[in-house]
Amino acid sequence: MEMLKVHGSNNDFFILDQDNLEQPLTEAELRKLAQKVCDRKNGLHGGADGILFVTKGHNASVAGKMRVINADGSEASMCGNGIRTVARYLSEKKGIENFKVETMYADLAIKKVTAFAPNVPAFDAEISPVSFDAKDLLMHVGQDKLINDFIPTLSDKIKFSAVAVPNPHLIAFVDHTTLIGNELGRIASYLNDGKNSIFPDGVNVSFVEVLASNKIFVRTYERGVGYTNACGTAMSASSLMYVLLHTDQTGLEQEIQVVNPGGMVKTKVHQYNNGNYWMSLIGNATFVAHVELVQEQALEGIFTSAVWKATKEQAAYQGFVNSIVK
Ligand SMILES: N[C@@H](CCC[C@H](N)C(=O)O)C(=O)O
Repeated sequence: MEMLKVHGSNNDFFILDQDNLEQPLTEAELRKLAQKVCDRKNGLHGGADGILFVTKGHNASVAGKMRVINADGSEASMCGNGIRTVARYLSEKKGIENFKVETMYADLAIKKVTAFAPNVPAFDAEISPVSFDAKDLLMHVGQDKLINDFIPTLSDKIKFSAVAVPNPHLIAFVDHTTLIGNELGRIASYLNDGKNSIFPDGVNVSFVEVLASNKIFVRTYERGVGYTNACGTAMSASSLMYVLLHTDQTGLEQEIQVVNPGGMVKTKVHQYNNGNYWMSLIGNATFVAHVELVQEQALEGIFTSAVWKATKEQAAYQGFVNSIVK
């Protein structure tokens, strides 16, 4: 079995093209493989935040389909950093630069764009559909929407906004001390304990600091993962809330620089005539290594015979990160 180790803003994944397997993995195997491979301690080469499974799409209008299985085996409806790496994989496999990728709820538009730096290829991915409805977020806060408001059981100091893009996100604009402190971990681990009544299915939680006009820093604790270097859908959701809540600094169609612990992406917030929003997420799609492994062993968490062939792209990416001022 062959996999690719990839990342977007150092949010790292393995890509497995199911169409290359003699037999596609069963649902139970997909989830077990993600848990084994992604384990940060005992997984494959330091693990990952998830596996991106690629298959044929539902028809010829899409280049392929992406399914996102988090490190804990749960499934996410979307992955913003992941879709750029899947886009690059499909772009190179099929020799195309403008196409669509099927995801759980939508076929999303992809464009290859100018590289961020030599050997740091970049892609622009559509992030949608967007919803603020509590029912789409599987959120129970006693109201239909939550926009810059308190959830008293979580904190009497931090205001949250909830938005599905379409995976669920809870966003709070905070000061620098709060951004780097322990509140994010405390609140997010509680909301992802599988027992709480506010988000029984969990939620991705992000703290956002405004650095300058059209420049924000986003730190995210992900559902099914924990702290991550970056979360593409969280950065898109944060950009949307930035546009809606900080009208003095930014607006629709403006390029926003989103810095994260793993690097930087650019976003733009758009609005359709019907009022619905969507975002462009532009960032790197880095291939770190090609991996060959024995399927039966991988499913048991045995990686001793895995063959890891690193590309030179990580050094190029690191050089790019060092060159940007945080
Ligand atoms: N890192 C991803 C989001 C992955 C899914 C998330 N953990 C969830 O369960 O919703 C991204 O870049 O968007």
